[in-house]
Amino acid sequence: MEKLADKIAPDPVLIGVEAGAHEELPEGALAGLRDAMIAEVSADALTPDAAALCAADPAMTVQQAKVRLLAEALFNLQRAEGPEAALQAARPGAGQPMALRAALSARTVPPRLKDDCFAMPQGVDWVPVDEALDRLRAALHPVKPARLVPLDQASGLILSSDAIARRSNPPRQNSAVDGYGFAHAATGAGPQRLPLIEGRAAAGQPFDGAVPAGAAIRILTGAILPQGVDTVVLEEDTALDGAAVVFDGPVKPFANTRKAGEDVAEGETALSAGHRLRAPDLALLSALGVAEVRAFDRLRVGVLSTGDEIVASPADPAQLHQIWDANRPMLLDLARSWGYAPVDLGHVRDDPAEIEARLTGAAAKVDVILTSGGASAGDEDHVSALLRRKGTLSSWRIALKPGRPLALALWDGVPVFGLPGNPVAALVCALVFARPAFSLLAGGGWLERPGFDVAAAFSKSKKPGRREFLRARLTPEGHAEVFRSEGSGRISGLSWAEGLVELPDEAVEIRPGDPVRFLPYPMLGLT
Ligand SMILES: Nc1nc2c(c(=O)[nH]1)N[C@H]1C(S)=C(S)[C@@H](COP(=O)(O)OP(=O)(O)OC[C@H]3O[C@@H](n4cnc5c(N)ncnc54)[C@H](O)[C@@H]3O)O[C@H]1N2
Ligand code: MOO
Repeated sequence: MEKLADKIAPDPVLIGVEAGAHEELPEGALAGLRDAMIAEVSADALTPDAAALCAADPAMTVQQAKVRLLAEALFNLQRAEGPEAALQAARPGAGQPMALRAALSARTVPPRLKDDCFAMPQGVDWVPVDEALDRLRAALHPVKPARLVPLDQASGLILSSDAIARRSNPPRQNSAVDGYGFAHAATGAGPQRLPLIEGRAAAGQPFDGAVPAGAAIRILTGAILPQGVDTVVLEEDTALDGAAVVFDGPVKPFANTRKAGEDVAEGETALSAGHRLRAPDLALLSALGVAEVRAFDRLRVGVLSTGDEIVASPADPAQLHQIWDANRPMLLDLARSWGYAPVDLGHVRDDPAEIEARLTGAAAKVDVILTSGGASAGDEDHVSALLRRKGTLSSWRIALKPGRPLALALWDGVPVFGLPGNPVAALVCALVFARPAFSLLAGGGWLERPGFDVAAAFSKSKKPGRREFLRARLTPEGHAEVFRSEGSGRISGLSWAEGLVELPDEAVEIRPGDPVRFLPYPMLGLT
């Protein structure tokens, strides 16, 4: 095996950067790369990423950046599909452009999570919420491969590289209004009378000629300013007098015009890696000529309910000792509203063999598993027992109400979040722990818990030693009222609420009017 650095040398940028990761590329895989790059193979597809690399390292040329990106793509292809695929992609010949393109869109395979990533040090009993979150954050990293995605398929995906403007917006100085354009220098204070020249400038129909100083031209919104025009007067502020336009001066220089690149300049980072694409982002990237983005594949979230008492669907009959599954539809919808792909893993009875088989099947098709029920240590708490036997479980006893037990484990390398069975506890744990953790796994980075202070519309004496979340909503005055019961099986309160009130770990005495932290559901991604 030859080193990539030698193959593409003399290219100092590559030495060291790729030395570690790319040494294992098969002999010959990189042979035609440099020529291919000189022929600008895949040049367009690479431009945004290459520009991002160059922005981060001013010493790097665009060409070097493109070579480096292709080398990475080949390496990823090799990891995903083997050395022959990498060799094939790099082999000079008629098929090379397509093959290199395929290599670029091939999966970049992230490293696996460590088996002991959720381990809690010996002797730790109650873990404060903030510490539990710090531990989760340290244990996890993005698990999804990234690839090039056409913009029209990218809604909701998370960028894995910065999206760079291919062109400025607006590309040229243009008019912000319908009116008349002229050179500012030829105008002054008081009544102005400028002869109109033949023709007009419209968006999509630029005026090719020049406008002489002291003359004006009809111009429409979005039209590029013709040569000789730097200022536009609004149509409503003018009158026509035969073949001249009349208005009151002075008009400010550059009035009613938009500077080239005043919105975004070519080469600027329009959106940073880690950003999740929403409707306005699609508008922005389209406006900047970005037809493809590099984005992580969507995180697949499996949701499994456990318990002998659970009946999977409310359409099925349930006896009095049975309950309909409330957590699974809630958690599946939560995964969807967070922008992930929900995968319904159904319901499984309290039978270790069945749970084991279901988890094993699930681990092959999802990136993370949410279970509910059986998370504590009772006789029938099979999820914890099973995960413990597999050797990768950490039962975290969190100083939190509701939601004390949280079981974290890896099953065949896939993280399992074992939520408590009580629906209120399941939702609170999902919002507090799964939301930031999933975002990290998906490539969106860790998410802080957003919220703001409002006046309390309730009284409460809170004990020390644990964080508490209350189901809450705002009164018409904007004060936080809380649900009448704190019982963690009272599902109606979740539905009544429009968010949560978060109370600190310490003891607090709350009186009406005191500030409390309110976390609206939509800010937690629950829509
Ligand atoms: N001796 C102790 N008992 C309990 C403790 C404890 O620390 N010591 N903790 C309590 C708390 S707090 C919670 S929360 C629950 C958590 O228990 P599990 O996660 O083991 O959950 P289960 O016992 O299976 O279920 C609890 C409760 O939730 C209902 N449930 C379960 N799944 C669903 C579902 N999919 N939809 C609707 N409801 C569901 C289940 O029927 C139970 O009523 O443990 C306490 N006990
Ligand atoms: O997690 Mo339990 O439901 O705290 O009450």
